[in-house]
Amino acid sequence: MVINLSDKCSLICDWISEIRDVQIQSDRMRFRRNLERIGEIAAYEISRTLVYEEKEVQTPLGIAPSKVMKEQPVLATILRAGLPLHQGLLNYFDKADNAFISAYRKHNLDGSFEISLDYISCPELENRVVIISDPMLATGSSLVKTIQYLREEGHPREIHVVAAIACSVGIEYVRRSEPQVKIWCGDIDEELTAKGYIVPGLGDAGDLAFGTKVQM
Ligand SMILES: O=P(O)(O)OC[C@H]1O[C@H](OP(=O)(O)OP(=O)(O)O)[C@H](O)[C@@H]1O
Ligand SMILES: O=c1cc[nH]c(=O)[nH]1
Ligand SMILES: [Mg+2]
Repeated sequence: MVINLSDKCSLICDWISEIRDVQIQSDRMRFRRNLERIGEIAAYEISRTLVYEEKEVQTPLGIAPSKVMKEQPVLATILRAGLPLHQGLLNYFDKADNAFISAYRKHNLDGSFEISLDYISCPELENRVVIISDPMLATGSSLVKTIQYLREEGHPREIHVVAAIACSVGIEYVRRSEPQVKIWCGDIDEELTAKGYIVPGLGDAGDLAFGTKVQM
């Protein structure tokens, strides 16, 4: 299942427009905060699909029948560009457990790249709802590698992916490899360059959020 959060106009369209805009995206704090806000909206939308249980709450004046989330999700993010989006999800799912995965593109001299999966910190995943955040879903290879790893570590019951901008090529790859996964994206672009950049996309999300990195 793929949900494009821009299909119905809302504030998220403004924020997607700002993170794409070359003038506005150079304000690093605003770029990170916009990703965070997109994460907050995605958290709210995902929360509408989760399981709730009844609870009686003592107020100063009586007992209020309430509904509360039955279980906490695991919020997983792909370093480093995923951090602001992850923070947005965590702002709303504030009691969640968290996982951090360093899946990044290791570039070869000929311009090709492989996904390197190094550092991983992960809670128990058995029968849990996992929400993976990464602002850019380009070829989908970082995501598929991450999901395969998480499935080896445990047996999550449900996996959601949150991306600010997803490319239809990458979406198809994820759907073919992991048909059960639900993809929530801020917008969908059609084109991918030979180097795996989304067009029109927004550029390099990690660099825009945290600064240019040297290739190791
Ligand atoms: O769908 P894919 O083709 O796998 O590409 C998407 C990945 O590329 C970016 O990370 P990058 O390797 O630039 O690392 P960074 O977060 O350190 O910038 C992005 O944040 C995704 O993780
Ligand atoms: O367009 C892209 C593709 C991958 N990673 C990015 O940051 N941007
Ligand atoms: Mg990057």
